[in-house]
Amino acid sequence: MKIKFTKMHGAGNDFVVLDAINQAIFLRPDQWKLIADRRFGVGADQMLVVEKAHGDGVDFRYRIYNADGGEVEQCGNGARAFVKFVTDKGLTDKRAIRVETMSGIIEPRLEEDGRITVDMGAPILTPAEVPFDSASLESRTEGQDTLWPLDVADKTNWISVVSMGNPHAVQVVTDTEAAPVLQDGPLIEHHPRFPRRVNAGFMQIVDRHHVNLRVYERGAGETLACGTGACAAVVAGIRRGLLDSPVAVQTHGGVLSIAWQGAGQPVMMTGPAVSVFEGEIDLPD
Ligand SMILES: N[C@H](CCC[C@H](N)C(=O)O)C(=O)O
Repeated sequence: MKIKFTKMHGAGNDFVVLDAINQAIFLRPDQWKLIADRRFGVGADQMLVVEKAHGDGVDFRYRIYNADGGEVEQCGNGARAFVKFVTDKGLTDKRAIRVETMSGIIEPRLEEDGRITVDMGAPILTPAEVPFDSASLESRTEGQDTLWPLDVADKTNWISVVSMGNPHAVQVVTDTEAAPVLQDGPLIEHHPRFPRRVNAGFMQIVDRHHVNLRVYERGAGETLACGTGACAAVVAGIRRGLLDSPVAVQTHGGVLSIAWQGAGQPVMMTGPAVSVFEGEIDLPD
């Protein structure tokens, strides 16, 4: 079957975006995985699907599939690409839209300077809701944050657990470039204490308004940027008393600006979204 797509990225986190309003999109996990394959397919960290909204007061529905073919709850960089896509395609004339996702409603807004700001909703901080199995672990408190000891290979990593609709394990490291992201990332992603796996964030504190961040993403491996990962990292850093809002998050793919006013408040993420090319893939049935 032939499927039209737009290749996009948000700070180097790259996407294949599909319009499921004007074409029928019902694919199996193996087909999603093939689209994401960087040699046998188009290549992407995630696939984003634009659908008609189901609920009232919502403009669109947004579904997200990781490169491993699994559907997931949220994608921050993807939300920025989403609003650029529906605007460029004339699917809306609004600059601020309400988008229904598997984990709730987010509100991306196209700014005058072309960047996009997204209300990502409030973080979820209860371990069981991340979900994270903290049974029999001795946590420690830092500021308002709870840190958990996670055995990874031959060491213990002290992590914050935060959900932005999708699960994140955030640790502070002294130097992101020296951090064992590719070695520890998959071990954290598949750690048995994360029943739905997890995105593993490695954050270096530069100063109270600047961090470096690398994320080994669930279902995609290390990406050049992770929007929800940047949100989760800043929430953890503010709760630990290490950061003050807003925070510039330097990733390998670019800078994301994250603002958060504290528990129960939404995390606001601002960053770029770029359309790279249009294409059509001939997908085997
Ligand atoms: N790998 C993530 C989904 C994509 C998130 C990321 N690309 C972002 O920008 O938030 C997960 O499995 O939860």
